[in-house]
Amino acid sequence: MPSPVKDQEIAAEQRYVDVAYRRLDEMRADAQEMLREGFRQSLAGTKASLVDRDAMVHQAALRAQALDVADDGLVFGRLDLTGGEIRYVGRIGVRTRDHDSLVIDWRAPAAEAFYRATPEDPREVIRRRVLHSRGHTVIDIEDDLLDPAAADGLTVVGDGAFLASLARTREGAMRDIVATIQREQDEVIRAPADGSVLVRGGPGTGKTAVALHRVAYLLFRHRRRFGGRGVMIVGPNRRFTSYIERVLPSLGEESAALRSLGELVEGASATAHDPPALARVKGSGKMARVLRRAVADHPPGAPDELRVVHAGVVVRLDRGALDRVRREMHRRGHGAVNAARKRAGQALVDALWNRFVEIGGDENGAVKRAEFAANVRDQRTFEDFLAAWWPVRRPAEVLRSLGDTARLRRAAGRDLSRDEIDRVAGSFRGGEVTYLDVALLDELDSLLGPPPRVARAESEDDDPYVVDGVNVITGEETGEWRPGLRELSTSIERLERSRRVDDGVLEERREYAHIVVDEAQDLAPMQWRMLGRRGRQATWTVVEDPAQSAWEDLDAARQAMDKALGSRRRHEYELTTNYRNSIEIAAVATRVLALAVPSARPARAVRASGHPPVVEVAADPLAAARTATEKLLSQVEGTVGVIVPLARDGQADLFSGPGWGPAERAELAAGLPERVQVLDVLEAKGLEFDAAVIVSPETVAAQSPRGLRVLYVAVSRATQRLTVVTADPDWHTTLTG
Ligand SMILES: Nc1ncnc2c1ncn2[C@@H]1O[C@H](COP(=O)(O)OP(=O)(O)OP(=O)(O)O)[C@@H](O)[C@H]1O
Repeated sequence: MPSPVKDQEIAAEQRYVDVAYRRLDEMRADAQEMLREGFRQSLAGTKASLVDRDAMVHQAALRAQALDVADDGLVFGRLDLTGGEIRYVGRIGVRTRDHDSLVIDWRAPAAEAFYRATPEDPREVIRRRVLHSRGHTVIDIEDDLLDPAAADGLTVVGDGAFLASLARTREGAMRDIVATIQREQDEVIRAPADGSVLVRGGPGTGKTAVALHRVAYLLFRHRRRFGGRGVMIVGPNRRFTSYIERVLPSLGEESAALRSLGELVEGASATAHDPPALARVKGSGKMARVLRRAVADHPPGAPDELRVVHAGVVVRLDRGALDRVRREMHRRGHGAVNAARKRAGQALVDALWNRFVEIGGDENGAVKRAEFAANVRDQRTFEDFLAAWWPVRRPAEVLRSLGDTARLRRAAGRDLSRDEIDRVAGSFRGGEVTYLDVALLDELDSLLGPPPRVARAESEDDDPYVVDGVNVITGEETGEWRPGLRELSTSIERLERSRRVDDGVLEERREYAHIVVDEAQDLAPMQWRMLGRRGRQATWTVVEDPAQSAWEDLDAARQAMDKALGSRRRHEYELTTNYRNSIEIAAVATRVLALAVPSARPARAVRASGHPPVVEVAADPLAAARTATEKLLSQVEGTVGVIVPLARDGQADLFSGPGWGPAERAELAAGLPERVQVLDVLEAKGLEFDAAVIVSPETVAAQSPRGLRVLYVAVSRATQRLTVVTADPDWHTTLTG
């Protein structure tokens, strides 16, 4: 219903918003001018100006970027406070040339009341107004009256547009929620920065959204501490990271590193999950001991005998003697196997000397030990032997070598059973790198350490601190500067380049000031160890839903998490409202939850769609899924997820029906538009679709000991419509009640 009062209010807000946009344009012009000034200074070419230029260019570029991002929906809130003060809240802070506030940044303390005020605790807010805009145009407003007694003369308009905004069509990527952050979410976002934050909540309660907004908040309030790539966000897989990757840039933050658990190690990229039974072994903490023993073992192809000649005497160390030297080396040195070759050489010389004395080579005490050592070291055979006996080892090569069952058995000690050894060794012989392999590679990397440094000739290209012939730290001139030859590059870029290791591979920065872990309930102990190494001094934001965990031994994972997070203060929160699922879909998810985790409390869904989920019983699940997908495509405008069981490699005898490998998935997707995604239950973690088809819940539930929890993840992905296709009539009853 058009309402003249509301139209007048919208027109008034539009006038204010127009003023803010005019000022934003001026601020952008200023930022561009600053950039130009940075370039001009670079032409002046004095030493001091180079440093100034770097700082100026960097700041101006960041500023220009933030101002651009804020352009869409710049102002989204207004507070009318007791005492007559009016505050506008928006994506960034905007001030007039005289420094009067036009818009307050949503992350600033003065904006907190916008998210926290309630009728019970109004915090001096009489009226809270949400402005809905498209581009620069205000299209709707929505008011909340928090203190009716003080509302004299204030107009109040609104028709529940907030709930409607939650039902918007999904475009396949997550969006920011700055305009509609809820109080319990805001408490997490603005939690103190002094410790770690642990957030629990059911599906769709905004855990991911909140974690990302917390990053934006921390970078805004504590840029010095967390800025400069000091924040890493870790998600379960690449599909998930690409789903959330637009949120931070839309908040003006490009500086956090976003990684999936499969790509934390340089040079390795996971493409597969281990089957559940194997994952339990490969992810468990005992693998740390196994790998420690593996790197201490005789490397494949290493020689079994060392012979040197001194003063006409042949001195020999056999395999037993060599193994003793190796064991002693590993007993003493930790975390730097590759760097220890020199010390290993020393230990061998010592052992050779002892042997020399033992066999009577030094009959009359005339041979000097130092002479002996120098002579042995000079012998080419010794250097060749050392290189082969203590080779520089790479994590991937060590892991592959454990595909040899006998070798893995030696490393396993009593930690793995015979059957586990066979299966784990088999997995290392397979071609694909799995998510857990990445954690094992990282463990190996930390045991092996970098190869010994090769001395390199110093040149400007190698020194990140040298910009155009001047060391930006010391001011020292290191060479001739030829202006114009080199394009503008900042010392930030030079520092990036400094992360090169000797073989020319860009090395990932290993330590962060803050680490965000999403879907943390699924992390295995070995993965926590991998993350812990990247955040030894870090504070953390960890979000999880234990009821969605596919991991069997949650206690062991918990201990590994505690170790990674360290002894810092912890702030714990729970999110209780489900913003994703319609009430109808949430009811189905709640039924699965009651089976999976009877003691769990479901989150409260708030939005009815009027579309009850459909459960179809069909003998041919593939054909039925295809038909259901086509139907959903005609019912929703946005994304449709078709969620199938895990591929059934090696379990052919356990389940009847299709194997859900690449062939079946391709058949399901053939000829359908891009807004349809076919994915397995593990890939579906954390994602969201307008509509979802869940295929064969009976298979998903039976595929692993935690199958029901995995099914719970699957049925909680859709916002509007859900269809379940099953061959088992009992599941119809289970899901529909
Ligand atoms: N305050 C809010 N306003 C508008 N939308 C919201 C709000 N909070 C969450 N949402 C939306 O609800 C959906 C679910 O959020 P999110 O994916 O963060 O939940 P989650 O708790 O991480 O879910 P899961 O455990 O299933 O991964 C997203 O589309 C998100 O944008």
